[in-house]
Amino acid sequence: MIAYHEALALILARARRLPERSCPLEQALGRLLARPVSSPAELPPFDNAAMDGFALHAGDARLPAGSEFAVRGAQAAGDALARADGGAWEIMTGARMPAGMDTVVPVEQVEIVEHDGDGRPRRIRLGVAVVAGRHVRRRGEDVPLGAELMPAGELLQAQHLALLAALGIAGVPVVRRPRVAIICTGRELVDDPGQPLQSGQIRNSNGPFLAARLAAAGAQVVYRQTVQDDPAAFVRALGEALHAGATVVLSTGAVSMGRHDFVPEALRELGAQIHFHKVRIRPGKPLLFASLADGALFFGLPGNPVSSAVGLRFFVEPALRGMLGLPPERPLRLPLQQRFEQCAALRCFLKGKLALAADGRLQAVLLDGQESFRIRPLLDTGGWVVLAEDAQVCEPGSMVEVYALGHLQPLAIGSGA
Ligand SMILES: Nc1nc2c(c(=O)[nH]1)N[C@H]1C(S)=C(S)[C@@H](COP(=O)(O)OP(=O)(O)OC[C@H]3O[C@@H](n4cnc5c(N)ncnc54)[C@H](O)[C@@H]3O)O[C@H]1N2
Ligand code: MOO
Repeated sequence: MIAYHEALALILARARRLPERSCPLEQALGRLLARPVSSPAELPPFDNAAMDGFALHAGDARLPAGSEFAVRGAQAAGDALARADGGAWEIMTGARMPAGMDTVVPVEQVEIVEHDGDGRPRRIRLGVAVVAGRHVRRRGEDVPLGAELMPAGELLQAQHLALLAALGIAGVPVVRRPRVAIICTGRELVDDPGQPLQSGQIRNSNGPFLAARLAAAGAQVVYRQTVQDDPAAFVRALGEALHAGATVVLSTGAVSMGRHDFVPEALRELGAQIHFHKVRIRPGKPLLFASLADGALFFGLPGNPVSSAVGLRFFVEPALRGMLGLPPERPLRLPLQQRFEQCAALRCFLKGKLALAADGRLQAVLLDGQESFRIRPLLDTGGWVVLAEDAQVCEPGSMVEVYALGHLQPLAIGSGA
């Protein structure tokens, strides 16, 4: 049986970075930048008012309280550049500063001493001393021209879309998403929630889980199928998966020791190269990794729900990272809250969460219900706690690795221990 780090090396050696493509901004949420993006423009694009009030020219001077100015014009957001010739201009937030003006005094700090016939201010008096340059948002102050905005590998989120939109960038170079197929095996499985269960049947939970996690991991699910314990149906589904464009195929179930665990044999008959089958981990030990004849990567995930979740998180996701051009993840290292004893020298991937200890320090907490058939504790799981093969007994306070639920997700901190 192979160790986790050896298995990972075999996977990473085959996870080649995918080419880039240009992606319109509306479709860029959740995609990864293929190249750095630098700014083609300045933000703000012109000097503008930060407050509703009056634009003035102060130069190097400080304008004393009580100074009076005639109001010579008005400027609203959207108005083109105006030229001011002394006096004061009524100005609205976001309006372009008139040429010749350098300061804005908010309307609350001004007394309007005279109105015109339409009720507009004609003359103002400063209620406070005004410092030159106040309440003006300068051109390029937020983003200078040519500034590097986002590095390669950046995950595009709402805030990135805001900045790209502000700069008028219509499309960005993103890494193509890995195309993934999911084939669930097992004659006990029922996909249709409306179909009553016959004796011995269960509902397929791995399929929806893997599909959801893959989307959050930056992959595109191009094919999903559930097959019985029937090698011919499995081989057919595999063919359809490749035809649908999958370059990564995941199966769940049928990789262990049972009489119906046909996946390894079916792969061999197809001429696949099996790189490993069984890893020194828990859960998920029967995991299999192969290259199919056409070069697609195949992960045979064990059927137990948590075993397939661990297989996805710690074997498939590292491969996706490689394909997306991302470096290997670096886990958080934190003290463990409770004692944990391992019964075998296996690397353990445990349902856990982050919590604050009484002294305010962060710690890793193991949840109850670690068995690989238990789905319910996944609702409380904030991250995966990983214990090394050689950590037979972990005393409270021993340092452990903690990984987020998904490789593109931040680690969430729970409210209490
Ligand atoms: N004699 C041995 N038996 C088992 C061993 C072993 O080493 N020797 N390993 C155990 C381990 S560890 C695991 S994990 C499982 C993996 O078995 P398979 O990958 O062959 O999976 P199945 O037998 O098909 O299913 C296991 C379990 O999971 C349920 N399942 C399967 N698919 C789904 C799905 N899509 N949604 C929900 N649940 C699913 C299935 O009904 C079984 O209960 O083998 C152990 N046995
Ligand atoms: O992968 Mo198995 O879960 O160790 O039961």
